[in-house]
Amino acid sequence: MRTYLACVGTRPEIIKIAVLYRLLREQGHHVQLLHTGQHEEVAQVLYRFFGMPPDYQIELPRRSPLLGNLTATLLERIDKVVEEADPDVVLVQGDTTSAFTGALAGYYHNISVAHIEAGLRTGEHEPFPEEKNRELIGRLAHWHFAPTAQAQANLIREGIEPDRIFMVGNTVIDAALWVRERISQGLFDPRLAMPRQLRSFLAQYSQNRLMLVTAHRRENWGQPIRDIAAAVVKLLNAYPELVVVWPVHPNPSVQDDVSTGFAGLAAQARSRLCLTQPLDYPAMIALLARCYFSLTDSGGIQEEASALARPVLIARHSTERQELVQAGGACLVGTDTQRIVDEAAKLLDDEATYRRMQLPASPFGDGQAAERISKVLITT
Ligand SMILES: CC(=O)N[C@@H]1[C@@H](OP(=O)(O)OP(=O)(O)OC[C@H]2O[C@@H](n3ccc(=O)[nH]c3=O)[C@H](O)[C@@H]2O)O[C@H](CO)[C@@H](O)[C@@H]1O
Repeated sequence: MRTYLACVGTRPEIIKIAVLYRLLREQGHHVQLLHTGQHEEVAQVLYRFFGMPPDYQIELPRRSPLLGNLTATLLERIDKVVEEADPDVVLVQGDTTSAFTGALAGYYHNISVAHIEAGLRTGEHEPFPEEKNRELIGRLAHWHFAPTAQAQANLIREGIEPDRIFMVGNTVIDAALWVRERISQGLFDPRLAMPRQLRSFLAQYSQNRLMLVTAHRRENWGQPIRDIAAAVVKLLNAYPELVVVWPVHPNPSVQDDVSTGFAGLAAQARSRLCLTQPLDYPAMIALLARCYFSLTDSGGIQEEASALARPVLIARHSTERQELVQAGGACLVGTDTQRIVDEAAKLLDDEATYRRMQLPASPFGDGQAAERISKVLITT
């Protein structure tokens, strides 16, 4: 039986590794968890929620704006953990600096690396530095777990041996469905995971159509986020029954942009806007299930929304998730205020357009990705 070290540190990585981690352990495998410390504020709550206490934790020094510092520090510290844990396999997910340095440390120790969510590409400079991280992990990994046929094709085009690539779906769908099932079984009440202000907002506006907004990507910091906020202002003014919930990312630059964007909003419209702190995962899934549609630059939210049949307006100029746009479940609207308003208006005004964007099944998977990954890891 192989031993595993899962190396994760950001919110989406933790969510996207959780079901696989639990499954491998349930099957009796020795799986250790390394928390790299990248998203310290939200990580510990997620580890508790999914029942996955880290075996190793890196405490990153105070945030440095230089990516070179982060990369060097993580590589040095992850390398020590890999040496001590001495696993047979290093598991990494996605495209963060934690994932890249985890893969590199595994490679340095001659340990096979499994890359979950392999093969996503925009083919552009953005997202920076994630696009390059993904490519580099592609050069280092032994197993490449691609979520879709397009991701698989991207890897083949880059010369990865086809028999090392496995199309399994995205593990984020496993996580979202796992949470939704537990909510419906009454195993926990997502309202308890919501800030009080959000709970009373949802109770007050229980019959209204709700737009869920998030924006955090580096390329959207500054004017683009202010433009997204301007679109929300216009929509609140134009649709007196529309309500908006925006969990604001903790990054200070994002917080400033959001509050500047809503500075002049009139009181009546302001009362239908709930700016809230980042939500715990079950609260986020419950809110996605409750919303009418979502406007977001988040990759994970696009994927989850598609599994919950919620249309998505993608507030980015390029996407590595073309599958959703091609299937008709999302529209790439960028961050231009008027474009966002126009596309949102189509969803709000035209029932047929709205129904067309509610997909019967997600192009990102069926909730069985972790099961497929574990089979490959055990048998090949
Ligand atoms: C360039 C790019 O697209 N890269 C992506 C990026 O991930 P992202 O854009 O999906 O990141 P976020 O939006 O931060 O996280 C999303 C998750 O967080 C949950 N959530 C969100 C707000 C909240 O208030 N409470 C929550 O619980 C939400 O439901 C979802 O599950 O990096 C990942 C790691 O490498 C990659 O995999 C992924 O390709």
